[in-house]
Amino acid sequence: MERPQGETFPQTVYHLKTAGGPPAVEIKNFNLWYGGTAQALFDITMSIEKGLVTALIGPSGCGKSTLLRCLNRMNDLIDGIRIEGRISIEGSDIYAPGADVIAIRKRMGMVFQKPNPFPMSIYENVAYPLRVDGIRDKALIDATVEQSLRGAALWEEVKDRLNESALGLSGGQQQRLCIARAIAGSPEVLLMDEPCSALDPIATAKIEELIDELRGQFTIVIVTHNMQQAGRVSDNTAFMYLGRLIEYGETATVFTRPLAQRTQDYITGRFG
Ligand SMILES: Nc1ncnc2c1ncn2[C@@H]1O[C@H](COP(=O)(O)OP(=O)(O)OP(=O)(O)O)[C@@H](O)[C@H]1O
Repeated sequence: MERPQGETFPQTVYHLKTAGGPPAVEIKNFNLWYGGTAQALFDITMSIEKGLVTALIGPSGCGKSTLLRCLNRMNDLIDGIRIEGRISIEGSDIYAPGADVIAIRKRMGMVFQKPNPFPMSIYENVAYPLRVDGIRDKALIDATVEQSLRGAALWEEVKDRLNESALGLSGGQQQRLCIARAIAGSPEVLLMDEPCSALDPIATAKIEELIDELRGQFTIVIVTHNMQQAGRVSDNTAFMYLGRLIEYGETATVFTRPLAQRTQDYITGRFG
């Protein structure tokens, strides 16, 4: 990552809204390198509050997606990656030797930029995490599919066509289906990487409403380019710049009275 000459990085400024209990995720002194020398994350320390929505914002290439992908060890799939530091979910270190990566990914549901329904029916998409778990009980699967589709605000639109291909849904419906599939696996945390970037404004508004409805039931971490969206949906916002966590605090404060000069410069459009 390029670092402008002479640039210095003061300590992260914190002013979090806390949820009261222990955090869902704790990240401590976390560093990541792609391929030996290209450091993408620098000494990130932050806690993600349980049941709240946390937004990761910052200019392109600042490490938002990299950090998000560390939370379910998706970066493990990239050759030559090296990490230092610790990430724990509900107290257990997900990078500890012998940690069960499949179990970790189940605890951290993921929704990607582009909706990625499987080429199967609407019903089977949502039933998928249960089938992978070896669940055969039809009544239980039916109930979970309905509950998850209701949870993702899609049930009314698809209840009469559950056996039709998911690929026939609109982009916004497909994204809500992917959220239903993620919910059906009963994750503790939902990770969303720019979930609205491929959607039109109406579909985007529906996903934002949905995030609001899911608040409290799940801990949500959302990467977004869209500052208005971060302002609308999140409780806490983490502003990242060149792989550093510059400011992490209550969203309303980050957007109206940020405590770090660099955050101020970014939200007022001085760079980005
Ligand atoms: N697979 C990879 N291999 C090597 N370098 C990578 C890889 N993925 C990301 N990077 C680098 O890591 C840095 C952070 O990238 P990342 O995608 O996490 O940023 P971002 O803030 O999510 O950007 P954007 O908003 O553009 O998606 C960038 O310099 C990027 O080039």
